[in-house]
Amino acid sequence: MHPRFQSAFSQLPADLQTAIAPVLADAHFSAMLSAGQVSSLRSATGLDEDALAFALLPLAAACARADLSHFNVGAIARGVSGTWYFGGNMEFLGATMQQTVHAEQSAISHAWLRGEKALAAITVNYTPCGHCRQFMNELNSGLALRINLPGRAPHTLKDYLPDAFGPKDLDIKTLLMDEQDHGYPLQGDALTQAAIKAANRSHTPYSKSPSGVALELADGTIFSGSYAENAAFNPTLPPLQGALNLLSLHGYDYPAITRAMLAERADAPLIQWDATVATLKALGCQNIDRVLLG
Ligand SMILES: O=c1ccn([C@H]2C[C@H](O)[C@@H](CO)O2)c(=O)[nH]1
Ligand SMILES: [Zn+2]
Repeated sequence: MHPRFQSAFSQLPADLQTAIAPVLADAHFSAMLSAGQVSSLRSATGLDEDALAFALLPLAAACARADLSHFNVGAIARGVSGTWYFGGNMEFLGATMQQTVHAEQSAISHAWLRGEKALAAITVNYTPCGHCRQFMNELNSGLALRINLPGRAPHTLKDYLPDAFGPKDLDIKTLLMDEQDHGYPLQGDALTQAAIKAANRSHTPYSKSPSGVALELADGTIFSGSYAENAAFNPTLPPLQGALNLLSLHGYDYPAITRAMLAERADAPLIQWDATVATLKALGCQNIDRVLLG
């Protein structure tokens, strides 16, 4: 088991500990649970889905990288496929606060990048901040997304975001997690291709500046992240954050990154290059390249 889970694991109910121990055994556990695993955990514990998600939250919060605040937020995004995706907040020392990933964004980006088509619910250990409520309002689940918080009755995003501003106000009909393909041809090595594939899936209706980042690790693993824009612009999740989030959720640390690749258009109105390089340098990665889409 990855050491970050040890303390949270030891506080789980005994039946849940026994049932989930084999899943956590791999130090690079993917931080997601298939529908089959969820159903086995339910039979082992007798918990319904909502109660099981609450019981698992300490494990999601253990995925947080809150090196500045030491305030660990955990979220579990529950996909319509039945797969559950953990998320934890990420803070990057040496970068800016704007680079932070909230736990809700972490879980949602995780689900999206793993191919989930829509979310049914999200369970979080703290009340979602305004930025996260706005981020969630970009999703194709709309205001119907169920939000479960400890000690509260289940609500929907509509309850937490009354009088909402969103994609519709800007005449945008393609939503976050809708299938998208910007169609840029693949080129180059595996890392470059992964970055282009990530860019092709990016949600970028506002700037029309697709981008993706792929990170190669010392053991050869590649994690890639797609850019996820937001109608209110600031809650946007940059492509590097998507990739770093997957890397961290899989139990890797930043020094494992050997090479980074950003894919974007040279003539795009918004450019990721400088922010991507700045954040990666703060994490100790100097080997950064860019492939131009087109
Ligand atoms: O809804 C919220 C509110 C805050 N945080 C994180 C962001 C930052 O890392 C830390 C302190 O705000 O908690 C979340 O992940 N989700
Ligand atoms: Zn938030």
